[in-house]
Amino acid sequence: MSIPQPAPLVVVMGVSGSGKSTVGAALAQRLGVPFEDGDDLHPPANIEKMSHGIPLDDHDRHPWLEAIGEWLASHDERGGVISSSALKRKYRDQLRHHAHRVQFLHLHGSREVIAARQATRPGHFMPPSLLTSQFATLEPLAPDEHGLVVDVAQPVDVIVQEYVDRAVTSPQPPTTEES
Ligand SMILES: Nc1ncnc2c1ncn2[C@@H]1O[C@H](COP(=O)(O)OP(=O)(O)OP(=O)(O)O)[C@@H](O)[C@H]1O
Ligand SMILES: O=C(O)[C@H](O)[C@@H](O)[C@H](O)[C@H](O)CO
Repeated sequence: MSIPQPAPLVVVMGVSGSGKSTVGAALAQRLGVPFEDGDDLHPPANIEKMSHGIPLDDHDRHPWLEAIGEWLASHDERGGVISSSALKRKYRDQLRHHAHRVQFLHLHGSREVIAARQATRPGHFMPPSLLTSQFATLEPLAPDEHGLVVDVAQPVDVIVQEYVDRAVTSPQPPTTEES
């Protein structure tokens, strides 16, 4: 008899425009757990700053990551999916501090693919000009981090299925099928 696994607790991470909100919502629906868009937890000053084309710094992101960490902690038992760029290792460490079993789903894509997607959603507060700093800040999952990497250049339902096929709910190092 298999041991019951807790409901998944997932942070969908990646640069702006990688599909975190879209994939996160679809993944949560597939897993039957709540979804939260991490962008809704930013302090207003952060949205204001990004809207003016100024990248956030560590100081700006700290309270936002605390809010995301608190959401994760409050969903530790029943599971959930939340979107958060979580670009640096130390940001992910901050989130793990709140919920050590959290797993990361890194939506990985080329600058070309992601810039093209950003261009299709005019009106979003995040200007495409910030994509360069997003990629410059991004630190991929390290071998000891619990999570996996998927290629965003495929349909949303394929990305969700790939998570379902490859994810394990107990801590494992990240895996990738990238060449
Ligand atoms: N796999 C996909 N295939 C095609 N289009 C996609 C895919 N994933 C997301 N998109 C589209 O790309 C755009 C960016 O996606 P989304 O807003 O979910 O990204 P995001 O990472 O949440 O962005 P941000 O963090 O800047 O809010 C949207 O217009 C969305 O519909
Ligand atoms: O860490 C950051 O720089 C921010 O969280 C951004 O990534 C945005 O929140 C988001 O992606 C909206 O476009």
